[in-house]
Amino acid sequence: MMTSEWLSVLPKAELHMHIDGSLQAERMLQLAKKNGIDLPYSTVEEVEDAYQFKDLQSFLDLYYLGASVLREEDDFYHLMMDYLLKCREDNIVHAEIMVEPQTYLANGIGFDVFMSGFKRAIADAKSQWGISILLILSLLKHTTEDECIAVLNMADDYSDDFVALGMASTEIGNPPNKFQRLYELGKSRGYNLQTHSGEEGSADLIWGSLEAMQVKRIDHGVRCTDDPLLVDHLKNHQIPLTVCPLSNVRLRVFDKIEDHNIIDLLKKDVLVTVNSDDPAYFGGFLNDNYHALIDAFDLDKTDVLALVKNGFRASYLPEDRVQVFMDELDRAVDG
Ligand SMILES: Nc1ncnc2[nH]cnc12
Ligand SMILES: [Zn+2]
Repeated sequence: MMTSEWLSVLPKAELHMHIDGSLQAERMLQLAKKNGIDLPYSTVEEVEDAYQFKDLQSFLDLYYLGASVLREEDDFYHLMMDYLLKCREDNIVHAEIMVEPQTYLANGIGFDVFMSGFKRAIADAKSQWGISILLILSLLKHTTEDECIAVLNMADDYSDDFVALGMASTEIGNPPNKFQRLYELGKSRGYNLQTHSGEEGSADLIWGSLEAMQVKRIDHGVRCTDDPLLVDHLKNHQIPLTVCPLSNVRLRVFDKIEDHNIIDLLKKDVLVTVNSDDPAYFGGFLNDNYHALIDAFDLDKTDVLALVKNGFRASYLPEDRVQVFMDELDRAVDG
């Protein structure tokens, strides 16, 4: 039987985590009080009771409400530091974290405020225990392409801080061709390109994301199994899917973890990775997602190791840095 200690010893990467999705109930209530923001809950239990979602949209409504408590530089520092401390606990040595400026800009908070809070926390974590962090500029599909382009332009002052351009939020009703120009601009700026796709939406939307948005990495993508030709394409081109098992169950993409298709995809040599998405909302950080899969599918160490290795292979790290982490992983397994 595989122990929690064995999983903890493995250095891991996390590639799909929205920083606002790591806002834990206690921190949310503390910041709401400090900043004078009215929330419909006053205890941790009330917050957690509210987290019963019937679909993606019912979650997004609470997710944006939660993020509205973030106002000052220090708030962003604490949000990031809380997550980085969880990384240390879960032995995440490399994380690619989604930042969604539009959520903050809507509350009148500028890039200078949230970016300096985030960067200060990352610098502290790097100097205190050492961790590798990349940030992803994540724009929101429910907004217009012009709004997204305006934010892409604002991010020019921070282009060294963002490794990729991505999109999240409501995919149904906001198809890939809506954002073709945005992605052409993102590509010309030198960003890696990714997007949420095929979470609730059909395999057609994944094809559209690959073609109209020219993305090289897909967040979720689990609906690909509706189209065997698409699964072949993802496998042949080794296009990574950043999969979030507990999220998919909580947002009713799958009824239960045993119905999840990540292990089928792994066995078909699709480059699938394990991630937490919005860990504070979905009842688990990265190791909890691995444990849920281990229990449901009775995974052995070889399967788990394959998933962990995929996390580094699918990252935006340069090849030599990936190799350093692979060597570290091999030493952890042997030791
Ligand atoms: N799972 C998810 N799907 C789409 N947008 C999101 N924003 C945060 N989490 C998300
Ligand atoms: Zn997501």
